[in-house]
Amino acid sequence: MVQNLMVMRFANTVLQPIWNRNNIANVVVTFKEPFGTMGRGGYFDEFGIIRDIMQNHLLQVMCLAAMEKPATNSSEDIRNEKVKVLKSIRPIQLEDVVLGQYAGNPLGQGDAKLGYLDDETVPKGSRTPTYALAALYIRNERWDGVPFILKCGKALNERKAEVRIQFKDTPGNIFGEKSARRNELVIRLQPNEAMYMKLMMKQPGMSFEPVESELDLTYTARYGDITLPDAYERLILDTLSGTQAHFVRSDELAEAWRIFTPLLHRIEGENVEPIKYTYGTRGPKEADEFAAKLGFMYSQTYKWTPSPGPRL
Ligand SMILES: NC(=O)C1=CN([C@@H]2O[C@H](COP(=O)(O)OP(=O)(O)OC[C@H]3O[C@@H](n4cnc5c(N)ncnc54)[C@H](OP(=O)(O)O)[C@@H]3O)[C@@H](O)[C@H]2O)C=CC1
Ligand SMILES: O=C1O[C@H](COP(=O)(O)O)[C@@H](O)[C@H](O)[C@H]1O
Repeated sequence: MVQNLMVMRFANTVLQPIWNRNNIANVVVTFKEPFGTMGRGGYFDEFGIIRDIMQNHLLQVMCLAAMEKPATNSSEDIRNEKVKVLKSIRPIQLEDVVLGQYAGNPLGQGDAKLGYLDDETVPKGSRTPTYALAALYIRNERWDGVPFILKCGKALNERKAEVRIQFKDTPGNIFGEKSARRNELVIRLQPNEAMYMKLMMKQPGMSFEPVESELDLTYTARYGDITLPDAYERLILDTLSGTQAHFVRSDELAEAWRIFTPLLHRIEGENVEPIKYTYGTRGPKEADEFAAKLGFMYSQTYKWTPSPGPRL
């Protein structure tokens, strides 16, 4: 599905003209896990969520969403474009980040009762973040001013990895406040791979009311009898066949660390205290507040109903 980001962007004409700062308000790349460190905290504590997920997994996905069309689809050309994106990002400031650490939920079941600090392998009083949201800006002609919001965390409410592209408000809205909902293109990497475009549509029937709806490509519905390889299966196959597109090149790695290292040094040097969030929630409310300040809009009104299939 990650590879599909490239095919979708560069093998179609419809997206290319709108894939820029004129039309896109923000891009959110999310990775959420519904479990904590599960006894692996001693290892995790040396790194924290930024090194574990954000600096590598999320940054890679962000590059694929943001890069220019490569000259060819060879590994080298793709990696050249990813490096160009990274070179256009300044090091992240502490002010551009919200950090969290999960606490146990006394009403939860099993592991959910345990906070990060209850993991016996975690040093007492550790301030290692298990949740982070960061805003990155790509200073190039296509993206200048568009926040790329990377967020990831452990012990959250669900398992999910997705890219969410939120488009700007419709100018000159003639349908009233209820129609003032942002179009979004969501590429869900896991679980249940899907791609859906949230659009305003006329309420079916006699009403002329706009309602939130979607163009939906759910992989299992569209390609039901196909086995979708697990991400690691793909990587192992790439290793065996010597395909390097999904592996980080050394200059890419150096750029990624250039962006994150000053932030990591500040967090650790100043012993920054992460905000507590309860196991099984969406993370600190401060993260939502910060995303809202960056221009991310959450309508609370979108309801999805899986298609019951055609009635013939
Ligand atoms: N083909 C399919 O399978 C489809 C499935 N659906 C499903 O429908 C459901 C709703 O769709 P979805 O696109 O997620 O739409 P929503 O309107 O629920 O928007 C979700 C987005 O808003 C954020 N958010 C959630 N709660 C808050 C809050 N209280 N404050 C601020 N931000 C918030 C989420 O962040 P965060 O990610 O951090 O929680 C996420 O970025 C999902 O479960 C989705 O999987 C929808 C369309 C197609
Ligand atoms: O690299 C890592 O990834 C896993 C999540 O990978 P997934 O493919 O199982 O979703 C994460 O749990 C781990 O902390 C991190 O080191």
